[in-house]
Amino acid sequence: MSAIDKALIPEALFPTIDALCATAVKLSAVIARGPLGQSLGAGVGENSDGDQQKALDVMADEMFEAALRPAGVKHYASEEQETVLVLDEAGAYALAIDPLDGSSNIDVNVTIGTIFSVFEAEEEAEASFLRPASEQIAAGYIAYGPQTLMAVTFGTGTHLYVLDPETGAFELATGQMDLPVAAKEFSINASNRRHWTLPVRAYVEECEAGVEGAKGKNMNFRWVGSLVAETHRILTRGGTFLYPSDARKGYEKGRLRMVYEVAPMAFLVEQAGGKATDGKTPILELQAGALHERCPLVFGSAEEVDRIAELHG
Ligand SMILES: O=P(O)(O)OC[C@H]1O[C@](O)(COP(=O)(O)O)[C@@H](O)[C@@H]1O
Ligand SMILES: [Mg+2]
Ligand SMILES: [Mg+2]
Repeated sequence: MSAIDKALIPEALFPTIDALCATAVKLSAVIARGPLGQSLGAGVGENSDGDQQKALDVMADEMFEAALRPAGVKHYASEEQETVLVLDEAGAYALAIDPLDGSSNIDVNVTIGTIFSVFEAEEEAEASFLRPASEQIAAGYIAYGPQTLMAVTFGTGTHLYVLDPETGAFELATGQMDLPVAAKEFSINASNRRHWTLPVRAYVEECEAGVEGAKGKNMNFRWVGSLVAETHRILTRGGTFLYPSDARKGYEKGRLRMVYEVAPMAFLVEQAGGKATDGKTPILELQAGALHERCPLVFGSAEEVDRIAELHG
């Protein structure tokens, strides 16, 4: 039995998407057991980027790698692996993955996720991923929250599937997600305020000024600490998200990784009618110079992203 309704999925990509969804069904069951199972949030090492790896980061990576091996994937690039793995020389696709996003939320029962991006595979492993984000042929995230769900794009809109506990499969819920043009909420890690650049500071001050300020409307603030949860909220009811570069050492390009966080979210957001930039340039025009390279990310409602770009001059 398939793990996802075939509707809207290009035939050639179906085995890959089905393998991702079958793994998400299993992962969702592990996550749902939480503290009844093994400790998912325990530290087990460091990844190539120096981030602490938790047990669930490693488990999720192993599960996706194993499931994707017989599913048409030639090159596999993961947040948890230093280099690109060759899964199947004959595979047509290159798949980049953040197997478990939002890992600081694992132990506190707050939404976490998986993010993926798909390209046609090139001959050489890294070349499959170090190319313009506009060359992605699919991208998506799976959110493990009150519902387990997947937002996915194949370049013709962003579609929403929900894991139906009754059928055990992802069922199509919304054929075309529509990100509102105007926003009432903004998201940024405000604890970094003292490190921000002037344009970021100016934007946040405009939001905080509310109805008395230039915006002429009140804005609410949200910060979950899970990019997947934040993106899902914004795709659903609008808003803006910023993880900009700041003055901290190591944050010259923000925190999020281009290949398996920034590029796929940008593709999903643009296909839903929103915008995604590094502050100035559309993310889809950019490309990573190294597999784990970071990239500042600003996305959300078109009006707000345009205003942020204006402030960046
Ligand atoms: O620690 P901060 O500044 O709140 O950063 C939160 C961001 O870091 C991330 O957790 C990074 O992802 P990982 O959990 O995959 O490393 C994003 O999901 C989130 O947007
Ligand atoms: Mg992540
Ligand atoms: Mg991760």
